[in-house]
Amino acid sequence: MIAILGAGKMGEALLSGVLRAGRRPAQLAVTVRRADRGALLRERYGVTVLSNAEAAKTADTLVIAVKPQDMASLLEELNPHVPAGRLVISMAAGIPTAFIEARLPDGVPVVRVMSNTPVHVDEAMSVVSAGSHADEAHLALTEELLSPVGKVLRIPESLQDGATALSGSGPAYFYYLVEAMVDAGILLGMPRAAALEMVVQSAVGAAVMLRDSGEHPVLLREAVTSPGGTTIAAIRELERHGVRAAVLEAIEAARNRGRELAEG
Ligand SMILES: NC(=O)C1=CN([C@@H]2O[C@H](COP(=O)(O)OP(=O)(O)OC[C@H]3O[C@@H](n4cnc5c(N)ncnc54)[C@H](OP(=O)(O)O)[C@@H]3O)[C@@H](O)[C@H]2O)C=CC1
Ligand SMILES: O=C(O)[C@@H]1CCC=N1
Repeated sequence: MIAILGAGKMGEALLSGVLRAGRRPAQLAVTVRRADRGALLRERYGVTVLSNAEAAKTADTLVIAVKPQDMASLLEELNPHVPAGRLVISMAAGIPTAFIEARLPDGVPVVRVMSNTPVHVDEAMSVVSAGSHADEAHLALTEELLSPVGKVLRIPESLQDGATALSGSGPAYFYYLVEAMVDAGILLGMPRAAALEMVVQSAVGAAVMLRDSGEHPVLLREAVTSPGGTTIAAIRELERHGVRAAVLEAIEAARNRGRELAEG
């Protein structure tokens, strides 16, 4: 049995994804902090709602999906109940595997994961790293769990905070750009709904080309950018306003914030 501890936004998204992938509700359990949340998940998915202690005792795999700030108290609650042989998978930003290992019984294998919200549509980017007691089999089990909801990549744990900044938070940056482009449409006098449709379809088309054409993004952009044309006029403004430098600094700031999260 797989238990998702702290089934909030990411936990529920993963739960629904693994059910879509064919696991039966009887193979899954969740833990929650509020009874009404548990009732909703039981009704929506037919899964069992357990206490954290019950989940630690009975599930083979514990997927921890609480906020980083709630990690220490959850691990303290779990510690007396985690028998040898349990696999612990953490989805929390910024929490090193060593932080978890230090708070659980000796030798418990821990795999750290950073996924993102496109789990909802089976298009997640998940990156995984083994802690000091996790081996190939534990990584393979984690990949088996995550691959139905998107791509999975193994990375060294030293790159996890960077991956959190890049792909964990990544969808937010694209949504932000979409918002800004829709505002531009409003500025140009478009109805909001029409502007949104134009921008979203452009984003979807660009994303599919990025994924499926095999072309580098620079070549794809150059193909849109006609000599003396409209696109280069926009690109000049983006460069003048330092958008590329802002992106570099923004993602570095997200990486740095990730490094602070284990401090509470
Ligand atoms: N949102 C995102 O895009 C991404 C988030 N993450 C990571 O995923 C994790 C979860 O984030 P997200 O889903 O957004 O957060 P949510 O707040 O939506 O989910 C966390 C859930 O855990 C519950 N919870 C907290 N403590 C306990 C406990 N002791 N026992 C049982 N349940 C508990 C919370 O209950 P309550 O509702 O009462 O607060 C909440 O429902 C975070 O660590 C985050 O860093 C990773 C990648 C992307
Ligand atoms: O903002 C956050 O902290 C989380 C981690 C990655 C995406 N959302």
